Amino acid sequence: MSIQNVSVIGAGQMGSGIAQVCAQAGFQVVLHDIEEPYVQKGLQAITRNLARNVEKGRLTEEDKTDILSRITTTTQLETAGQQADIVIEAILEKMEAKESVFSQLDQICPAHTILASNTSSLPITEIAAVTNRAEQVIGMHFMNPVPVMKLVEIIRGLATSDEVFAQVKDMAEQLQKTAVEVNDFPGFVSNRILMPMINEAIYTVYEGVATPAAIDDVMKLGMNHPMGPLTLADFIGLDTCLSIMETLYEGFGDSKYRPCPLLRKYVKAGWLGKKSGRGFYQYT
Ligand SMILES: CC(=O)CC(=O)SCCNC(=O)CCNC(=O)[C@H](O)C(C)(C)COP(=O)(O)OP(=O)(O)OC[C@H]1O[C@@H](n2cnc3c(N)ncnc32)[C@H](O)[C@@H]1OP(=O)(O)O
Ligand SMILES: NC(=O)C1=CN([C@@H]2O[C@H](COP(=O)(O)OP(=O)(O)OC[C@H]3O[C@@H](n4cnc5c(N)ncnc54)[C@H](OP(=O)(O)O)[C@@H]3O)[C@@H](O)[C@H]2O)C=CC1
Repeated sequence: MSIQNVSVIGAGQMGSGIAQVCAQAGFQVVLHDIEEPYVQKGLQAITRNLARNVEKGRLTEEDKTDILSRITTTTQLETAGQQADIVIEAILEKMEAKESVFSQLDQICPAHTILASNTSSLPITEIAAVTNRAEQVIGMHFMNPVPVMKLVEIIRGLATSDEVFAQVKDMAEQLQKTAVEVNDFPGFVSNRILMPMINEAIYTVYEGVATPAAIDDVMKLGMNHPMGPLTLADFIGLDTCLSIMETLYEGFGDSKYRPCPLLRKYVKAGWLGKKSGRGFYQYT
């Protein structure tokens, strides 16, 4: 069965980006969030991105209208799930929240629907276990910003079928992305490698070795990273960074993954990075 109808759960920075690239590739998209203002914020981000592409001459005004006409929004999970060939979940990085959404979707969605998670680190096998369709549950991990980054990490759960893997890989290619297959281990490949570097950069601030700006300059100018690790942490969201480090710490039981106390302090203070206006830097 070919994928035509895509539902995206969570209209934050990742969900809105995923909805945009799906609609650009010709899929019919339903974008869901728990409250109307969040859905509208996601839709506004998509509209802004498309308008920038029109300004740059990459899309016509007509293309933009067509793409937006393929996206509908809802705050009802039933409406999002009922007609979907695939659901891509992009809500906050907390296992309890994801399990609740997946068990509801399992009841709502037609039997053929694939349930994918954009989780950055949580075990796909564990998410799949709350459904009665573990062979149709898979990790589809996009990178931020979704419209720009080429990679989709595809994570097989223990029971994910070859057919579902092939369908999701094919879909990622239709989105003009490169799919890389990885196994289901905490943090997969991307965040097992990236997040300890970010956590170490936070320890470097915590221990007073250098200022955030100095650390970022070292990594940008010295290692040619496009963003320094602390700018990147703010960009990802410090709540998400902490959740990922906790998954690595608990999942491997190894002290080398312990989250830096300064990261915990910032998250407790509500300093979540760019999305809350303050993290290692201030955003106006
Ligand atoms: C946590 C996880 O689970 C996994 C992750 O996603 S980890 C994060 C992975 N992402 C990264 O590492 C990103 C690192 N940063 C970068 O690659 C670059 O800084 C960047 C692409 C974000 C911005 O690039 P830049 O050259 O510094 O800035 P800028 O010139 O403004 O942008 C480059 C292009 O990206 C586009 N862009 C930038 N931010 C964007 C956004 N949020 N949404 C859509 N498009 C965006 C710009 O429009 C611009 O497009 P064109 O070149 O087509 O005109
Ligand atoms: N940030 C990043 O760089 C990356 C993140 N990811 C992963 O993507 C997921 C989303 O991250 P991101 O977009 O950054 O987070 P955001 O905080 O930007 O967005 C999450 C959205 O989901 C909404 N939400 C929360 N609970 C529910 C629910 N039960 N049903 C529907 N919507 C809900 C939130 O609403 P509210 O604000 O009301 O809580 C918010 O609008 C996480 O799993 C994260 O690990 C993956 C790759 C990169």
